[in-house]
Amino acid sequence: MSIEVKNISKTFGTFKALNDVSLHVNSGELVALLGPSGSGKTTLLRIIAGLEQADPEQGSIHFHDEDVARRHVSSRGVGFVFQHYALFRHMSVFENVAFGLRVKRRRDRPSKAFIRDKVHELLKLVQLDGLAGRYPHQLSGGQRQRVALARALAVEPKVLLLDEPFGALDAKVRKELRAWLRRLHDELHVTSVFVTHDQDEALEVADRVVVMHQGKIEQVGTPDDVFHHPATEFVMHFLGDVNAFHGSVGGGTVQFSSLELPFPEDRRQIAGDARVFIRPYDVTIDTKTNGLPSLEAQVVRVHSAGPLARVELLTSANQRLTSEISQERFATMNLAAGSKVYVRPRHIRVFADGEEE
Ligand SMILES: Nc1ncnc2c1ncn2[C@@H]1O[C@H](COP(=O)(O)OP(=O)(O)OP(=O)(O)O)[C@@H](O)[C@H]1O
Repeated sequence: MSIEVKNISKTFGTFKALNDVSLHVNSGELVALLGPSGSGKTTLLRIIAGLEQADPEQGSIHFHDEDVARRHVSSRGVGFVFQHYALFRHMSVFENVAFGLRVKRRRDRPSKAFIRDKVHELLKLVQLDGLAGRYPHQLSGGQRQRVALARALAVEPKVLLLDEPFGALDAKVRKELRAWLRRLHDELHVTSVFVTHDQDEALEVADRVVVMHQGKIEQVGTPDDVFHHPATEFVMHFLGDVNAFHGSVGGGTVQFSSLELPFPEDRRQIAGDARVFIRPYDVTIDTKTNGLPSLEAQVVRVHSAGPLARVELLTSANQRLTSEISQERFATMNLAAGSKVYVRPRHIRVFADGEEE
């Protein structure tokens, strides 16, 4: 079931929470809505669900070919999982998962035997088959979210909507559950949209990522696209740490700090004032100058407890800069606070100053 959102806006009082948003989700796709707090992710999800109405007289929402804008939430065939999805406390895991099937109208309601088999099949899928008789308070947070997911899937939704489903869990459990959600999606292929403000979660789990900012979509693309080819400064900043410089472009070069690097004119035709961005892992460090254009800098601080060593630097022009280098390289360099080094960007990204592409 594909989802087509066209030109949707949503105003609360005078505040525009969504501003002319359009999005296509392919059938069977897992899409992440990613953005900072207040960017409109939840509002968009709730409008897709039918829990919230978009501003009238403009825009449309289609599931496959059907206009669902006026359809009630209960008949949109949507399953939900929320961050604090309250399971029914007085019901066992089995009863929670069976709930959606048991409350169907009599003529649609499956037989008891069917429900029993279905619930056990789902509990197996979410790896909780042994816990059918437990009550929510006897489960861990991660187990509860898996029950919530099994419960959402029980009624075979055409579309699954998840709002920060793992938001309340600790980092390690989140990581396990996101890998698990991806595997589950690969098995079921239910068209799914999930909201997160955690870029790692979006990049790891989703087929495509929708980056939102101030009620608008900044970029839609595969995790690779949005990470390696950010369309705007905002996306560049949001998807990881970045070193930012003011600079200028002209005559086939870009200048920033005391560096001048080749910058072939491209289709974006940036000229004049520019902003230059370098990811920390694209900043190389040498202890001697080797003839290549580089900036002189001093090490301010080193954090080496991680997969990469992180080196905080201050250039001779008093600019702060962060570099991330492999532990192997770090081990050969003997760096400490105060060391004098030469830094060189391996890859830069340039945006025209003040305007986003
Ligand atoms: N019912 C409402 N009444 C008034 N303002 C609202 C309402 N719901 C949301 N908003 C506002 O709309 C904006 C977008 O909210 P939304 O919940 O969609 O953001 P979000 O990206 O999901 O943020 P978060 O990650 O914090 O949940 C926010 O500024 C919020 O304050």
